[in-house]
Amino acid sequence: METTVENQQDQATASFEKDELVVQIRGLKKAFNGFEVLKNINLDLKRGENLVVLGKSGQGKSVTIKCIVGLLKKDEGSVKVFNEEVADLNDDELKQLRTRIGFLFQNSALYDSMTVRDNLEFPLTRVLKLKDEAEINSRVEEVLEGVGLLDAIDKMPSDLSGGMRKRIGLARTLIMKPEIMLYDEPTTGLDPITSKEISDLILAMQKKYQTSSIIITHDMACAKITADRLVVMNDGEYIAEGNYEELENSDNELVKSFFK
Ligand SMILES: Nc1ncnc2c1ncn2[C@@H]1O[C@H](COP(=O)(O)OP(=O)(O)OP(=O)(O)O)[C@@H](O)[C@H]1O
Repeated sequence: METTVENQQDQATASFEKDELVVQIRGLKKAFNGFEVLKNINLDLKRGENLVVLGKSGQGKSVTIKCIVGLLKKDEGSVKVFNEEVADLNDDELKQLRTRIGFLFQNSALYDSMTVRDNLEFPLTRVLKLKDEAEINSRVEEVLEGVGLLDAIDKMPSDLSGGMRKRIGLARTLIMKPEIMLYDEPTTGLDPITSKEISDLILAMQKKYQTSSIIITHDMACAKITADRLVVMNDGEYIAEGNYEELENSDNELVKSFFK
């Protein structure tokens, strides 16, 4: 194929974006009541990648993602998101930043008294302040189609299974078209088949929206499906990094223990 100036530029942009860091954490420390939970966290999230964070309970995985969105303040170190130091942002800037980041927390609940459609419209009208009915409808339908639940549009959350509610929760986050997704144990409490459906969906959403994601999980099947790269957290630091096969073959006993 002939190489035009235009497609050379496209290629240059594509490779720049691929290596662009959307999150960069250096020397992050965080203590609670004198107990140091994060001792020295260094972490990069590249644009478009799925990064899985493994670690035993209570290691500070959730604390790390809360520092990324400014829900918790760091003690020391640097947490940059889209190249901006989160601690330096004022309230408005922080709000603006959070519209570019989606969270799927373990217990993200839907509003029980609202239909699926109303649950999905809520962030569009309340947060993005959209008014155009046609645009709102098309975004709701597009995202529901994406998670395979267009049929459930007029149902109440109580009429849905746990796995379906999780999908709707994911749809409600994705409808904001976040550039970064933070998944805190997305498959916890689900049976293996539903867990696999959610993991497949996380992967499909990465491809569809080119989202960059941090996925905290203990579920190795989820890690295997979703991860481009994994890091293992222990005692306030990351002790290993690699793709699934590399970590599966690690000599480190702790790293190996996740794969048993
Ligand atoms: N706001 C807070 N105030 C005091 N301590 C906290 C706070 N948030 C977290 N911690 C403590 O920090 C430690 C790490 O918590 P965190 O929730 O990040 O663990 P985790 O690695 O995500 O574990 P899990 O997999 O169990 O969710 C815990 O000991 C927790 O009690």
